[in-house]
This record gives sequence, C-alpha cells and structure tokens, in this order.
Amino acid sequence: MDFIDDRIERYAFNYTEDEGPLLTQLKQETHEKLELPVMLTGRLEGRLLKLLVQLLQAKRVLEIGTFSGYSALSMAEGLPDDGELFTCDIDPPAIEMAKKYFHRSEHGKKITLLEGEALKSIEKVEAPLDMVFIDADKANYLNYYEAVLPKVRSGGLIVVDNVLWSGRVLDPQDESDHAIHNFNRSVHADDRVEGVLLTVRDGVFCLRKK
Ligand SMILES: C[S@@+](CC[C@H](N)C(=O)[O-])C[C@H]1O[C@@H](n2cnc3c(N)ncnc32)[C@H](O)[C@@H]1O
Repeated sequence: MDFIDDRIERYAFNYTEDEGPLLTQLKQETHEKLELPVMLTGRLEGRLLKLLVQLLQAKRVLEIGTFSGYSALSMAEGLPDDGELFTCDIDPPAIEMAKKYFHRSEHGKKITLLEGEALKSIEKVEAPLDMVFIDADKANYLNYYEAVLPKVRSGGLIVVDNVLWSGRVLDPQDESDHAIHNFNRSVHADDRVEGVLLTVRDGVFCLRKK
C-alpha cells in the first residue's frame, strides 16, 4: 500500500481528527501481537467511517472483517447510544483482542461480535441496515455484496475496503487481484447502486443503494 506519496499520506493523517488513546493503544498492541497488522484500517479511514456513520445518522451497521476491532470501534463512536453494530470474524487471536478492546471502550456496548464464517453471520443479522463495511477475504467480496444488499435500506451505504489493492487492479495477476477488479466492474455496472471509488488509503468504494 505504498502508491500514495508518504508525505501526502502523513499530511492527510496530521490534518485528520485524532483517534483517541484507546484506539492508539489498540493499534500498537495489534502491531506487537497479531500477524498482518497492516490489515488494520487506521486513523484516516477509521475517521472517514465514523464520519459516514454520523452523516447517515445510522443506527444499524454491519461490518464484515473485525480483525482486532479498530474499524468497528471507529464506527461505533459515530452511532447514537441506542445504535447497534454487528461485526464478524473467523480468526480467534484477532477476535480475542477485539473483545478486550470492546470491553474497555464506552462504545463497546453497541457492538455484537459474531464468530464464524461471514456468510453465515450475515444471515443472522436482520434488515434494515443503514451501512455495511466489507473488509474480509477478497475472493468473497461479490458474495458479501449480494448477501447484504437486500438488507440495506434505500439511501443506505455499502463501503468496501482495499478496492485498489495496492494498484494491482491495473494489471490483475492472481486470484485476489482478479476478484477485486471483477468486483469493481460489477458494482459499477449495477443499477441498484450509485458508487464513488475514493483513493483513500488502499481504495474505498462507497456504494449508495438507490
Ligand atoms: C482486513 S482484516 C479487517 C480489518 C478491520 N476491518 C480493521 O480495520 O481493523 C480482514 C479480516 O477478515 C477476516 N476474515 C477473512 N475471511 C473471513 C471469513 N470467511 N469470514 C469472516 N471473517 C473473515 C480475517 O480473519 C481478518 O481479521
């Protein structure tokens, strides 16, 4: 994820709202203890997710791919006290760390963590959803999109991470490259949504359900 100039990335980071001490600590512990800490969204995208939740005045949000809980806690911050965020993952060490931080956060009470395969977890979450954040295995992106779209209310948002895949979408080679490129093409041609592909971090597709 090094296709944006470091100085520009740092500048954007510095002029984005602070994430607060708990999320900074979560980020540090993720880097110390979990594999692939680069998967954590971080301050720039985390604050964007919180902003989107606030702008939508969302009350029900679903996340696919919790990891250590950074993006879940970021979005939960934007929810009202009676808001609900469902998030799911299959990786026990990541789930354990996420639970610890959900417990420590004042926003943790809004979060329900569903353990197991995402497609099974999606079935358990009832409509209507105001926003969905897709950030798990890339090969299943279209499956997740199709599974959540009927549950999203009209005017709601599906936000999809890593859609530029470090620039590899320009010349797809392996299975994940092709999966993401095909996902981008499919949703762009889908009349049920209107989309904007943001060049934030590794690419963030914002798809508004008509
Ligand atoms: C990119 S990370 C999520 C990062 C997280 N949103 C954040 O900002 O910190 C992707 C996560 O998806 C999870 N995952 C991968 N395949 C999955 C599946 N089939 N069902 C549920 N979770 C899955 C992985 O265990 C991993 O924790």
